[in-house]
Amino acid sequence: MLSLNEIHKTFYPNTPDERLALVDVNQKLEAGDFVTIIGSNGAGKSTLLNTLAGSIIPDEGEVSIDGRDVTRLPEQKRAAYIGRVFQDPMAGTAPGMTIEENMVISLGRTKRRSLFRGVSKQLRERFREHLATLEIGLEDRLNTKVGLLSGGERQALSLLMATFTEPKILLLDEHTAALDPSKQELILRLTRELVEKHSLTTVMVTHQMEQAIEFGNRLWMMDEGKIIFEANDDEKDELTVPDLLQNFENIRGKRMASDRALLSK
Ligand SMILES: Nc1ncnc2c1ncn2[C@@H]1O[C@H](COP(=O)(O)OP(=O)(O)OP(=O)(O)O)[C@@H](O)[C@H]1O
Repeated sequence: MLSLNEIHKTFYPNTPDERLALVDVNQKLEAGDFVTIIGSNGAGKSTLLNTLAGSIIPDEGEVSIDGRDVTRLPEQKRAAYIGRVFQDPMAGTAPGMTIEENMVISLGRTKRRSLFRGVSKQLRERFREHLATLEIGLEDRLNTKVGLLSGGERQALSLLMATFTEPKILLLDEHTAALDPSKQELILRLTRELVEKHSLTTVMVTHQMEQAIEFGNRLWMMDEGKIIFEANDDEKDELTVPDLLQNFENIRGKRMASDRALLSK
C-alpha cells in the first residue's frame, strides 16, 4: 500500500554544508503494517517522515500510496491520505479554537466540508462518541478552547484527530517524547487502541528502543540516511535492546550515537 522506491535526499548539495539525509531508501508497507523507526542522531528519520507527509520532496525516487505516485503531491493535497502527530503537543491543534472546531477542521482535511456550515446535532454526537473513547472527559468539553488543555490532553486530541478520519497512513513523530511518563503511558495506550480500531498503517519514529520493540510488527533502524537493519514479525518479537545496539555495532562498526535513545533506554 505504501512504497518507497530509491529515495534520495541531500540538503545543500555541492556546498560545504551538504548533508546526505536519505540514501537509496527502498521499502514497502502492506496495509495494516505498523513500523517503528529508530536510529542515530541525524540518521534521516524525520526526513523520511517528512518525505511521506509531502513536506519534503525527494531529489530522486518515488513515493506511492495505494499504487498512486504521490512523490510530488504537495503536503496539503496529501493530507487526505495522511494523519500525523508531532512531538510538540502544541503542533497538531489550533489553540484559539474549541475542541469541536478543531475536529471539524480535521474532518475538512479529508472531506470537503466548510467550517462555517455549522455542526449538526448528529455530527456533534459523533464527535462526543469519539472523544469519549479517550476516557479523559473531553467529550464534556466540546466548547473548551484547545489552548486551555494540558499537554497530555492536547496530544490525545491530536491523536484522535489524526485517526478518526481513517487516513491511509498514520505518521507518529516521537509523539510521546515531550510528555511526562504518566502522560506517555496514556498516549501510548491510546495509540495502540486507535491504530487497532481503525486498522491503520502506521509509521512511528521513537527514540525509546523499548517502545520500538514493543509496538508494531516491523522495525527499521537508520543511520546516515540508510535503513541499515530491519526486523519483521516473529524476528522483531524476539529482539531486545542489547540486540539492537549490538546489531548496530556489527553493521556499522561503531556505537549508535543517539543521546536521547541512550538516555531513555
Ligand atoms: N531542513 C534541513 N536543512 C538542512 N539539513 C537538514 C534539514 N533537515 C535535516 N537536515 C540534515 O539531514 C540529516 C538527517 O536529519 P533528520 O532530521 O532527518 O535526522 P533524524 O534521524 O530525525 O535526527 P534526530 O534523531 O537527531 O532528530 C542531518 O544531517 C540533518 O542535519
